[in-house]
Amino acid sequence: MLITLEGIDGSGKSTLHAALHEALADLDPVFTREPGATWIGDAVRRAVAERMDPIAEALLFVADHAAHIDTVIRPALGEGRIVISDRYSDSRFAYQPVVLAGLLPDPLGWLRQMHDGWSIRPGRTFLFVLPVEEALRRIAAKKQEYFEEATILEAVQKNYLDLAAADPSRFVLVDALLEKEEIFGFVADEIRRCARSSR
Ligand SMILES: Nc1ncnc2c1ncn2[C@@H]1O[C@H](COP(=O)(O)OP(=O)(O)O)[C@@H](O)[C@H]1O
Ligand SMILES: Cc1cn([C@H]2C[C@H](O)[C@@H](COP(=O)(O)OP(=O)(O)O)O2)c(=O)[nH]c1=O
Repeated sequence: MLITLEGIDGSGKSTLHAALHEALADLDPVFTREPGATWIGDAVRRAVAERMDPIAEALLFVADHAAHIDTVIRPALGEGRIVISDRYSDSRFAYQPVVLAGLLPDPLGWLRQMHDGWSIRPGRTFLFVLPVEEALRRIAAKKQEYFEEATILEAVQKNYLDLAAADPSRFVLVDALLEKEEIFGFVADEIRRCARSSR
């Protein structure tokens, strides 16, 4: 079973991902992330840091995804493991249309088509939602990517909410303003429920 964690920068995904190691240790999940599960992730980070052409950047994110599926996700799912990925394809569908706007007639359609036929659909996606100002406050000390700017993150979060509204049986919305412990408990319980029902 494939579980993904999504949300704007600073929404608490990595903090939860780390906490789940302990909370779900008995299920022995595979913890992974995008970008960066393979060396292509280094190329992606360089492209983002250098603000490379948005089409080149999008293609690198997709290349990283393909390598991630091939080397980590498909083998783990084949062994019957639970896979928990910090970011996955919905990050592309939420972020890249914002930077590709005006460069292509239909950025989301283009991105979706690129994933069609080979990408693996997550069983559950936890979407962390919070006001953009709070997310920016949380990451103020370690601002890294050019995406971490209010107008971009507002548009990204709107795209995420549209994706969730279109696929309510997969998405679970998480109030990212809650206390960390409350979020950890809720998501861990939900993953256990999914694991039981997929057996
Ligand atoms: N529920 C929460 N309440 C308050 N602060 C949080 C919460 N979750 C995470 N944080 C803090 O917010 C910052 C960003 O969290 P992080 O997990 O790195 O976000 P992301 O991986 O989504 O970018 C970190 O300093 C983290 O300790
Ligand atoms: C996976 C992915 C990430 N991104 C962006 C989101 C982040 O700003 C940046 C790096 O991801 P990441 O290091 O996971 O950011 P954070 O931990 O701050 O949430 O890349 C995309 O634009 N498209 C993608 O497909």
